[in-house]
Amino acid sequence: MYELRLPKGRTLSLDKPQVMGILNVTPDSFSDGGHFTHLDSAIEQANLMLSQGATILDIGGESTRPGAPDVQLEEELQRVIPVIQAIRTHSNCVISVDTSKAEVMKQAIEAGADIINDVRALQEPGALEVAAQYGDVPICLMHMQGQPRSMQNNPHYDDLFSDISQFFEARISACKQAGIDINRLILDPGFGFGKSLEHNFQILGWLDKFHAFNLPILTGLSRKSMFGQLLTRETHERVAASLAGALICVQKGAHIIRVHDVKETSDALNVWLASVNGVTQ
Ligand SMILES: Nc1nc2[nH]c(SCCc3ccc(S(N)(=O)=O)cc3)nc2c(=O)[nH]1
Repeated sequence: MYELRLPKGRTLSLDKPQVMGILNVTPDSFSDGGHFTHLDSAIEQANLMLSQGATILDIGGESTRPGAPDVQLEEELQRVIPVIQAIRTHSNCVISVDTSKAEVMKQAIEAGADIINDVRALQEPGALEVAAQYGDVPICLMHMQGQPRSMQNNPHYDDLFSDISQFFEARISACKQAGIDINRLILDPGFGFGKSLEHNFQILGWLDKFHAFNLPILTGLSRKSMFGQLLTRETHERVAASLAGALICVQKGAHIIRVHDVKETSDALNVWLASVNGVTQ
């Protein structure tokens, strides 16, 4: 039902759920222990995820996990731009840049990134203006309450679903005013970004309600604390829970699933697809 228009005349159909592989190039990547800080291991990981079924690679240079400090512009650029350039020389795959900084967005797109994935939903200075300059770059607007440093200190909502919906309305309207075509937008409720355990599971249960916006939905719950708290599991022990979460998301109509465990998630989604579309011989 949705097809994302991308730079260089490419498109990405969202008729079936797409797996977005996480390529963290932050030293303390919350879940892969920062193994991919140097270039060739990042490229190796990228190629592995593509071979395992990822159709989008999400590259982020700022750790936005709870308590994470701000990253300086130069540092973020040095982490992200070389990786995008290197991957782009090897592959025509879809690359999203996970950043909130306008200058990183600009240089990432110039280096070959296709999608802006902004956990701050274009609220940082200059972000709307930069995004408006690249009409064929989709934009993921994610909901976050507060900032990573303090967002998990007792998150509270008067009405969770309406608070998130109102946030989406406001950001969509800001994008329209900046001259950004609404058809470029993707919405993401932001699991773990200013949400308690209860909030996260309420959002998961209500995920299909976000279809009211008639925009693609992206979710990123892979290995997050909602599973650790529910099941008392360390980060690397949360794969089964993450697969369950991914399946619930696609059952509820999510279009893009942002994950660490690409192979396992691709297999799980293919099982789901077979149950919906039958087994194509
Ligand atoms: N669109 C989109 N982009 C994302 N980028 C990230 S980085 C993960 C940061 C983090 C790690 C761990 C926890 S926790 N305390 O819940 O385990 C929260 C946030 N995530 C997302 C997401 O979801 N969507």
